[in-house]
Amino acid sequence: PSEGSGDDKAVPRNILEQIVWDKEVEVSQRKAKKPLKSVVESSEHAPPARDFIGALTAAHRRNGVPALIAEVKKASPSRGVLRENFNPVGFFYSECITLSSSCAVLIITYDTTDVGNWRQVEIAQAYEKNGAACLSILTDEKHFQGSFENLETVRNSGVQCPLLCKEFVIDIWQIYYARSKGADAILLIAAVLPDLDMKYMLRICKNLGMTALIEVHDEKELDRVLRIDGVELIGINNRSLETFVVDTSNTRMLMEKRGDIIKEKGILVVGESGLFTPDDVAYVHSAGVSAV
Ligand SMILES: O=C(O)c1ccccc1NCC(=O)[C@H](O)[C@H](O)COP(=O)(O)O
Repeated sequence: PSEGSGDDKAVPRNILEQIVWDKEVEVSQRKAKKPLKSVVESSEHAPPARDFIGALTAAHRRNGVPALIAEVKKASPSRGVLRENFNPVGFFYSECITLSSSCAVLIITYDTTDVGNWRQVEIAQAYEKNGAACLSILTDEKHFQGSFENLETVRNSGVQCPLLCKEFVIDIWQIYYARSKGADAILLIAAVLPDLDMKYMLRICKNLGMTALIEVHDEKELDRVLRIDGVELIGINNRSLETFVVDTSNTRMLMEKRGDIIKEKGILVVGESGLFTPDDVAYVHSAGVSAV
């Protein structure tokens, strides 16, 4: 809910609230075009969901460094447009994307010797080829310039990595729709969803064979999520979605406080946001995360 300003027009308090308000309009329009019953039927015809957690665990064990969930994202509210000429599996300007042997970080270098004729590569396929365990596909159109078509295109491109649908889920319709477009996992944000909704959505994900990545930012959200049965994957976001402030020590702080119970419950943790260097990844790894 927004804080009343006294007049009729409610104003969102922060970007997350703005995104959720926009999402409510978007989802109701989409549902009018394709009702729940129809999207449930489409989800039943999708190829089986791939094992998202299995892929993360295997990569972590194999490499001894956090497994990488590489993000297919054109833009974000905090950083604006990240890539012009964005085409997730189509051609785009050349980048050499390598996973360093010591750390699961994408090193992106431009081949300036051949600027006029840059090697054309495909984002999703390049991520997979270079060692990403899973991919995260932004599907929000308004704030991230993503789409469900991107998700579907990547799924049909031959990429084998399990796919996370990175969406602002407020309605079960979106989960079925994501599954129908080939998603293997979906993001559920604790700051957006009440406990009852999270429990219900978690059950739907399980029935669909999908993984739910439940994102938290602070201790209160983490404690709420740890009280829910069946949670297998938690993302600790270092970015406050209210203020945009990024602080990687957030992961360490929460792991110090709740690492024991997380371990006891066998939950896998993903460190999210603000990770740019091998040292950043090593830092959250030492705090106990298995993936970034
Ligand atoms: O990144 C944002 O600006 C943002 C704003 C509001 C809600 C969510 C947001 N980001 C979600 C993401 O998925 C991030 O892109 C992801 O955590 C990676 O962050 P970073 O590597 O720091 O760009």
